[in-house]
Amino acid sequence: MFIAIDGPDGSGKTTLAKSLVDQWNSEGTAAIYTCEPTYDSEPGRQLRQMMRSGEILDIYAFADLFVEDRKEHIRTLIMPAITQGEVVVCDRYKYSALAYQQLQGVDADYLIEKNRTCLIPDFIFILMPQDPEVLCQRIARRGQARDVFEERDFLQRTLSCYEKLPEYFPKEKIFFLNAEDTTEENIQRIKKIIAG
Ligand SMILES: Nc1ncnc2c1ncn2[C@@H]1O[C@H](COP(=O)(O)OP(=O)(O)O)[C@@H](O)[C@H]1O
Ligand SMILES: Cc1cn([C@H]2C[C@H](O)[C@@H](COP(=O)(O)OP(=O)(O)O)O2)c(=O)[nH]c1=O
Repeated sequence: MFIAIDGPDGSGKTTLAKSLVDQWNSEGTAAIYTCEPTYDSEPGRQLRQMMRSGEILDIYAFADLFVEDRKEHIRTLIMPAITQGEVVVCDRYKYSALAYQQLQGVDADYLIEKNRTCLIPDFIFILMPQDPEVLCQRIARRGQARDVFEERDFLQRTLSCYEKLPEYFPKEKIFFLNAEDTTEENIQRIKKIIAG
């Protein structure tokens, strides 16, 4: 099974994805945590360097590099793990592209088409806050260096892109979770949805 967890910065994706994986493993369900952009592929390394420095000259080439990273991720890690019967929980996936690259000026149809051949997750969970200010406070508390996508008004605009995901991907199983609920509440919600 392949699960994607996405949402704006500070919404709790990493916390939720890692807790979910830990809980499944402790219950005897083999699960692995992974994230995008990846850390160990050449496109992933290039992307992280570009985001740190803010040197993004061609937004379409930048968008393509995320797709390249994603395809390598699917080929080298996601598919092999699924084939072995593991649950793969991916922290950010193509849904981030529809928020961040679209806000950089890339056409939504271009992003959808470029990502068309990427494996579709069985379930997609999007963490959304009721009050965007909560995310700003969480990011500030985290205290790490911010990348180009972590400015306050940018955060607000990403929310409206995430809200439109069911229109961009009408056939996919996209569920919205409340980022202000506890991690445990969201884990229980995810398990319930998966159980049908
Ligand atoms: N459900 C939650 N309620 C309150 N705080 C949370 C919750 N989930 C995560 N946090 C805190 O919010 C901050 C951002 O969480 P993180 O998982 O890194 O978010 P993301 O991966 O979406 O950027 C961290 O300090 C984390 O401890
Ligand atoms: C997967 C993906 C990520 N991103 C961006 C969003 C984030 O700013 C950045 C990942 O940053 P990172 O610090 O790894 O994660 P997070 O902010 O979730 O804690 O990559 C895109 O712009 N497009 C994409 O397709």
